[in-house]
Amino acid sequence: MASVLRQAARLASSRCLTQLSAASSTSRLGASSYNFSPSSRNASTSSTIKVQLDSNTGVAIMMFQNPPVNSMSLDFMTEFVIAWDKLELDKSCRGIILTSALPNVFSAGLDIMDMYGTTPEHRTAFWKALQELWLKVYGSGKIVVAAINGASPAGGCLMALSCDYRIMIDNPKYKIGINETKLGIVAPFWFKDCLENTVGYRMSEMSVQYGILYNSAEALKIGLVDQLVPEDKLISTATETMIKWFAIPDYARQISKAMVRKATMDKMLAGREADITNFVTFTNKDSIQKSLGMYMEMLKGRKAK
Ligand SMILES: CCCCC/C=C/C(=O)SCCNC(=O)CCNC(=O)[C@H](O)C(C)(C)COP(=O)(O)OP(=O)(O)OC[C@H]1O[C@@H](n2cnc3c(N)ncnc32)[C@H](O)[C@@H]1OP(=O)(O)O
Repeated sequence: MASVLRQAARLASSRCLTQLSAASSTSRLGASSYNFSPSSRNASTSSTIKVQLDSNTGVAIMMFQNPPVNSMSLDFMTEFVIAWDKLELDKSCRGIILTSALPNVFSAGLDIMDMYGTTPEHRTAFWKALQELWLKVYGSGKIVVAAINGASPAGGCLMALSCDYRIMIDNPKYKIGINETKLGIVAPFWFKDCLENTVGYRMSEMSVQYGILYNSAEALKIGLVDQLVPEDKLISTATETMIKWFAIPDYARQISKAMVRKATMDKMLAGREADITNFVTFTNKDSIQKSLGMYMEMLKGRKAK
């Protein structure tokens, strides 16, 4: 319990004191096309991460803008963490909405080109950056809502699973899931843990083995996402949801969040070094490099057709 309280105290240090006016904020931030309110300011310093922070409401919208598919490259994840740290320190920010600035894709997951044909040193830095990103988002004291506006496979799904609430566009063409086995690779234990914590043991057992990508209705049915909305209501619903969460006193919510997530975070932290070694050793294998290469060819070939 003492360590939960310590973790919560750390999380609480990031909370902000913004008082929220729900009525005014929903009317101002209800735009689907990122129609930002006058009190919203651009808080971006990065080319691939766009941040719009409304200091009246305390809601920040963090948009991924890494064309063509928001793949999570080393550069992207480094920029993500810099932008994230800035928001964590900003007392006027109470909650963060994660979404994509690109059409049809939330995130294509890890950048395969960072794993394929790269040096062990590069892959070590790449995996460390992913661990860092996950620890920040999953362990955040802020309220984090995923506004999933397109495909969200593998690492993209992990990003969504690390949030407190997931809202997805109601469209069967958008798929989400932990599909790594379909690529001939294996998701690490903490991807699986996040999935299991969300959809339960049996569903994750099936899901990770088959590498299932669920369409939006299926994702809602198994609890992988919490809510479906029409495309033009995505950001307004995410903002309204955030405002409902703001009604809960931060300190109590943060202690509760830390308590629920502690075991998963501690497990990852304890296995962090081994997890890096596993990843680098695994991706050194000729068979895995071959699988990654074939998958990239398949993606490019599909496009050519
Ligand atoms: C080894 C242990 C690691 C375990 C953990 C691994 C986690 C991961 O996240 S692995 C990555 C898993 N990701 C996927 O399986 C998604 C693959 N991509 C897609 O399914 C689709 O691209 C899409 C649904 C996300 C978008 O489809 P669409 O809009 O039709 O775009 P294209 O397929 O034409 O792709 C455009 C462009 O982007 C390249 N690309 C796509 N995904 C990735 C990626 N994850 N990494 C790097 N590059 C990617 C694709 O090859 C195209 O490139 P160009 O042909 O050069 O334009």
